[in-house]
Amino acid sequence: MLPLYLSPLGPPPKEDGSADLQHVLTVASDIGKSIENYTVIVNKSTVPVGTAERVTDAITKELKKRGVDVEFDVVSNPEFLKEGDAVNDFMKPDRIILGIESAKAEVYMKELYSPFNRNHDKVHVMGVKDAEMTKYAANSMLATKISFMNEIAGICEQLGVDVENVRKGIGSDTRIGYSFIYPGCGYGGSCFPKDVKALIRTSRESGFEPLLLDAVEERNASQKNVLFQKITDTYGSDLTGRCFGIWGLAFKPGTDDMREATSVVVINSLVKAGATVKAYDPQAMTESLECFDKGLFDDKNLILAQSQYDAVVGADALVLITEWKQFRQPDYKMLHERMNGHTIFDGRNQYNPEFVRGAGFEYFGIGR
Ligand SMILES: NC(=O)c1ccc[n+]([C@@H]2O[C@H](COP(=O)([O-])OP(=O)(O)OC[C@H]3O[C@@H](n4cnc5c(N)ncnc54)[C@H](O)[C@@H]3O)[C@@H](O)[C@H]2O)c1
Ligand SMILES: O=c1ccn([C@@H]2O[C@H](COP(=O)(O)OP(=O)(O)O[C@H]3O[C@H](CO)[C@@H](O)[C@H](O)[C@H]3O)[C@@H](O)[C@H]2O)c(=O)[nH]1
Repeated sequence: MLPLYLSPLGPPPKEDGSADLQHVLTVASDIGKSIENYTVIVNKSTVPVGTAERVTDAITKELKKRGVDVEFDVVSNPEFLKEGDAVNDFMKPDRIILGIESAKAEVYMKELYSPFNRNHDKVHVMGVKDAEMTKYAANSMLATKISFMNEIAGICEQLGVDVENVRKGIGSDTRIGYSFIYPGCGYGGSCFPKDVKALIRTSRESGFEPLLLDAVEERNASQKNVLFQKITDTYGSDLTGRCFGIWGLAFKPGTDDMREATSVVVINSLVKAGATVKAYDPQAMTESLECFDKGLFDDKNLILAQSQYDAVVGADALVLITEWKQFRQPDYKMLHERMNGHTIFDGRNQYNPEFVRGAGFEYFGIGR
């Protein structure tokens, strides 16, 4: 048996954006209290640069208290899986990052990953701090691509350009690529928002001003308001008596996770402006009960619909927030019959504007 201890804890973000390492350090202390023989402590969490050193200190402290001298190594092995595709990402990783300072630990880690590393060598061995930083840099790079495209979308909209054509046009350049350049109503989830904020914090603490990362974060916060902005531009700021059907609550398709989901921002803004909201999501209905003030449900300002078509009954407009496959090709005739007004706000550019307009709807996308 390999002498490994894998830690996939979720250090929650503190109010200032930094990662709260309390749980990670508690677990480190627990390990220090219990290990008897050589152990490799593998950190799979996304944690700030320098955490492995703090984990080492916490374990050493406990070993000293016990008066024992047990050999151990701390390895940084960040996880790159995506929600909704986790098993596939884990079984077929693009790369395996190993932040290791000891040859002994490297042998064990390579053995651990050997079943996932047969086709070609995907292992990159580097310093522990380098590995910790690699995870933040990867997520921040992806978030930057999205915020960049959302910024381009905003400019396109002003100029009467269709950002979807621009997306395909630039994606075909292999240096840019097609992935993570879909404009939309903002990125959410448990990783990008938290990790960009944490890297901003780390950077500032280190004395380096993170100008670009600040902008990535600011663009995303603003992007989550774009749909509400388009709605109030259409109906005015007082939405009393208006009803909106929302398709999609999860932060992305394929999960019921609503952490940092754009739906929460949009729905709270709509209700605050006086509107009633009917929402439907294929997986996140139960989760959504925890994500809004109970009063919204009690006062029937927010109603959870039985189906995607129930959500639009009597609605002034349909607002698409999460691009689940089942929302891709709606029955426009049924929508037309059930809705009160005939407008679609497409937060993920899922629909062909000409087709939607041809079906008798007013269409608003992102950057087109
Ligand atoms: N969610 C993802 O897709 C994903 C992908 C890659 C990396 N990560 C990183 O992995 C880490 C975990 O993320 P998550 O989304 O799974 O978080 P999560 O909050 O869903 O899960 C964290 C788990 O840790 C447990 N835990 C907390 N304190 C503990 C303690 N003291 N002892 C034992 N268990 C404890 C919690 O009960 C929970 O089950 C984070 O650092 C995150 O950035 C997440
Ligand atoms: O072109 C794009 C791609 C994604 N998104 C949004 O970006 C967010 C994140 O999407 P995704 O990356 O698919 O989800 P996560 O499960 O959060 O995965 C990210 O975060 C994980 C946790 O760190 C990493 O392990 C993964 O590699 C990284 O992709 C979602 O709100 C998407 O809607 C866009 O707006 N446009």
